[in-house]
Amino acid sequence: MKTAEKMNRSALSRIALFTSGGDAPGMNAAIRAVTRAAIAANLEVIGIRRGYQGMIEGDFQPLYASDVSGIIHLGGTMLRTARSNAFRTPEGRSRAYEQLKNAAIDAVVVIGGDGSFRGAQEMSQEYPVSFVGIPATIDNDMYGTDYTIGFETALNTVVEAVDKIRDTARSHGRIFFVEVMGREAGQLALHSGIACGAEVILIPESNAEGGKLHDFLKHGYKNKESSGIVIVAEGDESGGAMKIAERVRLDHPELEVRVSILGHIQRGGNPTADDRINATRMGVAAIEALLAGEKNIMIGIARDKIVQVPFKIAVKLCHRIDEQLLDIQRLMNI
Ligand SMILES: Nc1ncnc2c1ncn2[C@@H]1O[C@H](COP(=O)(O)OP(=O)(O)O)[C@@H](O)[C@H]1O
Ligand SMILES: O=P(O)(O)OC[C@H]1O[C@](O)(COP(=O)(O)O)[C@@H](O)[C@@H]1O
Ligand SMILES: [Mg+2]
Repeated sequence: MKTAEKMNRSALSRIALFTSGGDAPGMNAAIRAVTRAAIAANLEVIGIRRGYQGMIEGDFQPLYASDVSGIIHLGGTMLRTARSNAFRTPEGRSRAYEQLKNAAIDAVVVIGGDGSFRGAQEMSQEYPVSFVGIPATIDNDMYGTDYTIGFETALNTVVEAVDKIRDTARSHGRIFFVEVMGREAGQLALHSGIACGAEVILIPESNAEGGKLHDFLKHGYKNKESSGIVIVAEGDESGGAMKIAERVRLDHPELEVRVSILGHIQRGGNPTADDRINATRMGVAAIEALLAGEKNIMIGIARDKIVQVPFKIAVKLCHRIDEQLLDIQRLMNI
């Protein structure tokens, strides 16, 4: 059965959608896809502004097909986003449910990361609300999907920045500690490190790499005509690029060490083509899932196919680091 036919056979009449947690490039493409797929299925669409905080406060706006024109290429999120402490409390979730009920909302699409899905799962255990999630976070830390919206764009941003840092590092014969985002996840660090030919990559998922840094400083960095790039995930147990650099300066006063913390530039910018395409695929799949009566699942992409993963699995297990990539990284730095 074609998507449009499937879409006309549902009991749903009004859905809501919102973005939550850290913004990620491609969230707008997902908003557009969810809105238009829902309207194609004769559903009314309500946009909730500022994530769970807006749900609690009833900050709702109707969305029509024209409202999502001209946004597919924009970073950030037109619905804005938030981290809401109030939603973590039973009182907050109770107020949020009252708002959904008063607005006659049958089902909700949540576009966000692991925390956002934990919140949805929590609420769906307390109240009769059907949630379907679309994974959007530059951290790429969700289990069950190879891919989260925003990761690829952020990766390219990091690669572009580190390539520039390499130019100056090589010119001066310096070692740079470059900190990339990822509170608990080293995906961005690992992938960008490989793409930039980093000498060492420090990530929270593997503490074996600390020894590699030691070896590199002792033996690998031979003379001032070479340079060194050490990518540090902000969540690495060694305490971030600044702290590591301080220790290295004490142990190796002969080396010229600099630090660069890339920060929030990693979250902005126009989404790449793949981020836009995957956001669109997942947005349509989210509406199809709701129309089919699914709830409390995340839409994902695994081996380039759309998959559905129960929230409880997606948030409980983390996206494991590909050990082969770590091996490849070590091999490239013999
Ligand atoms: N265990 C939880 N219970 C209820 N709400 C939660 C829970 N975890 C996260 N949330 C809600 O989801 C929001 C987004 O989560 P956060 O971890 O900040 O971002 P992300 O979804 O990108 O991982 C939080 O600000 C909070 O409102
Ligand atoms: O912008 P904030 O609130 O300081 O958060 C920074 C964090 O958000 C992220 O960019 C994205 O994380 P989430 O997707 O879980 O929100 C992390 O990499 C980073 O640690
Ligand atoms: Mg998260």
